[in-house]
Amino acid sequence: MSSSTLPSSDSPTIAFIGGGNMASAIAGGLLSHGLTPRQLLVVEPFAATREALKAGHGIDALPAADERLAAASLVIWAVKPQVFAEATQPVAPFTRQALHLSVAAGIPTDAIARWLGTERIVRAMPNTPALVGLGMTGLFARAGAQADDRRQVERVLAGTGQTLWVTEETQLDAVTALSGSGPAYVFYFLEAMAQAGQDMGLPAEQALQLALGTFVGAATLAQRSPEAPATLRERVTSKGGTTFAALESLRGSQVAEHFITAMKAAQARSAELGAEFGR
Ligand SMILES: NC(=O)C1=CN([C@@H]2O[C@H](COP(=O)(O)OP(=O)(O)OC[C@H]3O[C@@H](n4cnc5c(N)ncnc54)[C@H](OP(=O)(O)O)[C@@H]3O)[C@@H](O)[C@H]2O)C=CC1
Ligand SMILES: O=C(O)[C@@H]1CCC=N1
Repeated sequence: MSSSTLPSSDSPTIAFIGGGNMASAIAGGLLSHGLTPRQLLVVEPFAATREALKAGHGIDALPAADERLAAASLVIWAVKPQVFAEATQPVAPFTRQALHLSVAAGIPTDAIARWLGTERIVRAMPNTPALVGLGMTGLFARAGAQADDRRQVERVLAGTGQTLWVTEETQLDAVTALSGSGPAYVFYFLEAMAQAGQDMGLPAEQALQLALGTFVGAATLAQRSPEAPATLRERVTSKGGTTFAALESLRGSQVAEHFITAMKAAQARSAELGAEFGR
């Protein structure tokens, strides 16, 4: 593949190892940005997932690695951290010339370099809004990945949303806890708001619509406003009013402190996954 453009030939140039949620989200972004299904190849042992990739994206998936992988100039690792090491064995012989991009939580590039016998490695921590082109991906490049490699990763991920480079690999544990797992916290909060709406007498559908509209509106306001979230929050909070009552209750329950503790648990788990499965 040329280093300045996305692949234009019709042969597979990007291979995914693991064809689940994250591979599907990234592949969806690539296809909506001009790649054809024939330019993508997926290795995926689970037949139902292969069929879903064919039905959803028109992508052919292989049940196991074979020589067709040698046509890939970029290999995207989208397997669970627990199976990463064993998944590298059949793939490595075909992909030594490729750039490797791992989205696996925790697994350090030292381990990936050892397993694959290459230094051209970039680690990414994407999130599922990549499915709708609104993902947030943290990136870290190993020293063996050149400027061209970094640009190639940026171009490939452009269809999935925003990217951001970190300078220390350990910072990816924080990125994982914040934006990688982050959509789950948002959905959790959304569920709680919709449930409260129902408890207070609204129909389920209306409660969800109100909660969802509020999330999208508040996030868009925070993104477009030059003011900090704390200032925007104060604007909603009339003295002695309803928001004040709710925020006092949240403070009394130390919700912010509990939330920060929860995110640090995610960060610790990311580091732990690296230590456990990156040996
Ligand atoms: N989901 C998310 O929000 C995010 C996930 N990630 C990371 O992405 C990675 C994938 O997560 P996700 O997509 O959610 O997981 P999924 O379980 O949806 O996808 C992983 C896929 O890999 C397949 N697989 C298992 N073993 C192999 C193998 N040896 N070779 C090829 N494929 C194999 C699995 O098949 P089978 O089901 O049969 O085991 C499964 O279909 C993880 O490392 C995770 O940390 C990163 C950011 C966000
Ligand atoms: O839960 C996980 O381990 C993965 C990593 C970030 C989001 N999902």
